[in-house]
Amino acid sequence: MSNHITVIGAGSWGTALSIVLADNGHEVMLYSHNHEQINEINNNRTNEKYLPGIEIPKSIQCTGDMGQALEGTEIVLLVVPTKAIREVCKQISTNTNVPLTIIHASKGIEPGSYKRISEMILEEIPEKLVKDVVVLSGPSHAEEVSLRQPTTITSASSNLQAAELVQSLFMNAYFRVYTNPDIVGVELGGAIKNIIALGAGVCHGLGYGDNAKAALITRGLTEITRLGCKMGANPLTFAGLTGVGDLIVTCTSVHSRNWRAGDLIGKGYAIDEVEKELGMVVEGIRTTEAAFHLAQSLGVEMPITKAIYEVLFQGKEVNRAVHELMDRGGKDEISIKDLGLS
Ligand SMILES: NC(=O)C1=CN([C@@H]2O[C@H](COP(=O)(O)OP(=O)(O)OC[C@H]3O[C@@H](n4cnc5c(N)ncnc54)[C@H](OP(=O)(O)O)[C@@H]3O)[C@@H](O)[C@H]2O)C=CC1
Ligand SMILES: O=C(CO)COP(=O)(O)O
Repeated sequence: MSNHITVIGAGSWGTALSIVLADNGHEVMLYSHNHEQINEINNNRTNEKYLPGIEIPKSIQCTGDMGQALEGTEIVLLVVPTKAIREVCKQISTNTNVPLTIIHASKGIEPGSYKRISEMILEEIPEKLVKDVVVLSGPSHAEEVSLRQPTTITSASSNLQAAELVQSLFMNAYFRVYTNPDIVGVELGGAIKNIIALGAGVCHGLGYGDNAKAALITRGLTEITRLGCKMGANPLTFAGLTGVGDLIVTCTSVHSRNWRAGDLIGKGYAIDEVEKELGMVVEGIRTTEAAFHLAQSLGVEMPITKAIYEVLFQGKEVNRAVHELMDRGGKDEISIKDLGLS
């Protein structure tokens, strides 16, 4: 069945997910706040800044008018950086009176409030306008999805029917979607792997090899699991696509903006130069700030996150941060307390 779906955010990921929906026969209305980009998508069928060389299918239309974007739609996909989520939710609230299935594909935690994205959505959009909230997350670089390369991802919602609806909207021969009821675990895994990817990039920038990368991925997974379990997530979620899967794809790929940002930091770039240099959102920076304080407030030990926080926000020299991480006292590798079991 063909649906009318509104996608908010015309960056790399919003455009790539629009292409998946268009390939599945849906009509996509893409919202962008950039007038040049709207013309480029509608007239040239390209989005050169965010997805160079990719042809945008004709069934994707782009608009800068939120009222027009939401006309006749009951399904909205949010794909803007975490810091823009509240603003676009406010715009949605004033431009529709129809209850919506709201899917989000963004990965972050808000500094200050420590809120996950689904929590921000529910705070900003009145209850009567929210039918369901579904998270779409997993190991999925926009660059590869837009080339129709095999990708697996998770659709998470507390309402299984809503997760299955989203699964059916996106599933096709190159895009395989699994459902998961654990919205907390899926959102945390997707957000915090960006911190670990920054660390993997830093190690590469410093000239370290695969041993350091493997250490970060596995010990990063341990601290994500520790935090997640404290927050009520299912530990098995972190062994899945949105845990270890997204860690692998982000910590080992030059497509990752977080990895590339870390690489530049390891090579000596100043933090504020890095996002400018990449020209796209590096979610891990703000999420490091949020996760560091969240972990402290919950009494959860997250040594890698702490080290990256000290480098990003307290000016600690990267070599010293690595030395301090390696020089901690010895401990057991596996602790059942990490899984919320005592
Ligand atoms: N890229 C990827 O492969 C993946 C990304 N994600 C996640 O998706 C989210 C978006 O990432 P991505 O698309 O890559 O980021 P990009 O930096 O590629 O693009 C972000 C887009 O959001 C737009 N935007 C920013 N603020 C607003 C606003 N207030 N209203 C409307 N549009 C806005 C930007 O517009 P402009 O630049 O014109 O201001 C830009 O088009 C992030 O949370 C990311 O972690 C998840 C999985 C894969
Ligand atoms: O989340 C991603 C892949 O799953 C993309 O990561 P980056 O934001 O680091 O590019």
